[in-house]
Amino acid sequence: MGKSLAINAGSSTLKFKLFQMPEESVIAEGAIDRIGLGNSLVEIKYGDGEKYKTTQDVNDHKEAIQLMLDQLTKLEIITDFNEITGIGHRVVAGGEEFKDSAVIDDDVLQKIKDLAEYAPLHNPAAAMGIEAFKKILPNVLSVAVFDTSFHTSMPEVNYMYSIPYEYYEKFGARKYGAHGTSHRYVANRAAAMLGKPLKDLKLITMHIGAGGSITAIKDGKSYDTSMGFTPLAGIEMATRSGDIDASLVAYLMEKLNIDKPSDMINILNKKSGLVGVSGVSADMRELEAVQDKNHRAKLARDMFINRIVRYVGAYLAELGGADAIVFTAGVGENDIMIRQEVADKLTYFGIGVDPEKNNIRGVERDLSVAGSKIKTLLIPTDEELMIVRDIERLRK
Ligand SMILES: Nc1ncnc2c1ncn2[C@@H]1O[C@H](COP(=O)(O)OP(=O)(O)O)[C@@H](O)[C@H]1O
Ligand SMILES: CC(=O)OP(=O)(O)O
Ligand SMILES: [Mg+2]
Repeated sequence: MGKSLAINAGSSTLKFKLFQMPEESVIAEGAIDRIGLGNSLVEIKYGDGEKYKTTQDVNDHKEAIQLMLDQLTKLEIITDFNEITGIGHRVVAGGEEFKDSAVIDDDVLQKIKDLAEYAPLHNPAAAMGIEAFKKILPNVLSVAVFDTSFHTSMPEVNYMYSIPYEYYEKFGARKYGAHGTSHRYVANRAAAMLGKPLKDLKLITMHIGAGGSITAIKDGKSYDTSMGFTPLAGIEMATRSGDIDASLVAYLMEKLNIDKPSDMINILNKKSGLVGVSGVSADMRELEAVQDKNHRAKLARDMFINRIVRYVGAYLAELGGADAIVFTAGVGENDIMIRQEVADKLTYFGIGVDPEKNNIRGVERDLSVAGSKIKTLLIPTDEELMIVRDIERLRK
């Protein structure tokens, strides 16, 4: 059936995976990390365990896309772009309209651009990727897979903000959530690991990477989630503030003489979170390396853990218990200590992580201590696999 390419434009990353279909085997995968942050890391794995790795400045997603296209041909991963028979793009914001993935035509592309304010760090980058591939492969099936689709099942009691109702009707002011493709993937894997149908399960999935969100899943569907109108809300993130009092935004704009709301939002999106509190780094690994001698690094990390615990506690109350909690994404898959510390703070609920089982990175595993009332699962996410599956589903 040919090769399918999944493109995942994160806030500061561009990831891709090239699959041989229908086998779903990975031919090559790569990531450009730290886009716009200086010293960007470019890493591509291909062939028989071969690896291309370099550090260079990549200033924006446009440069990242060009670099990726150049390397795909230079490394002879792709000799002719016509080998590709499907392209899937991760798009964060799909608003209320995109309840499912969609084949991209001019109208869909325009809507993705129009939703830029719903995901300012993400949708413009996704639109760039879509346009770049449209130029190279105008006739190949191209599909958008929206982070928000999985969350369109949320009941209004959870997605409404308590502001004048007409702002929802006029401007779409409501919670949309994000990372839905990841929450959907790990929820399905959790059901397989627990040996039960997903529709019978209550889960709390913790996607904690550079961006992070926690989702409450009821009857197998998204019931509530920590991100909001945009991916700025919820837990503390690498560079994003997460939840804060809206009055503080207006107060700080006055104190800092900021006139443009978008400049203030930029501070909350890019200069806050782990990097803002610590003054050291947005990367959890770098905070952990210095936390013993740097109070603010430790504080940033402690706040990160605290916000996660708070959301899990809230969602356990909303759901009336859960079958399992799930760790995924960069921090969730790799940070052994954070998993342990989060679980240790949740023992009241019958959650417990076995330190020996937990001493692992990036594999599917039940981490629970024997007899835990609520299981704790480690499940590496695979948004790209979901994307190429959706290409095939929509081809029919
Ligand atoms: N070994 C590790 N220990 C702790 N944190 C890690 C480790 N590896 C990666 N991370 C964290 O994961 C983050 C990236 O997560 P990821 O989910 O890949 O990002 P994105 O949100 O851009 O998709 C990094 O910023 C870093 O903080
Ligand atoms: C929505 C979001 O925050 O995505 P990412 O974590 O990839 O930046
Ligand atoms: Mg991500």
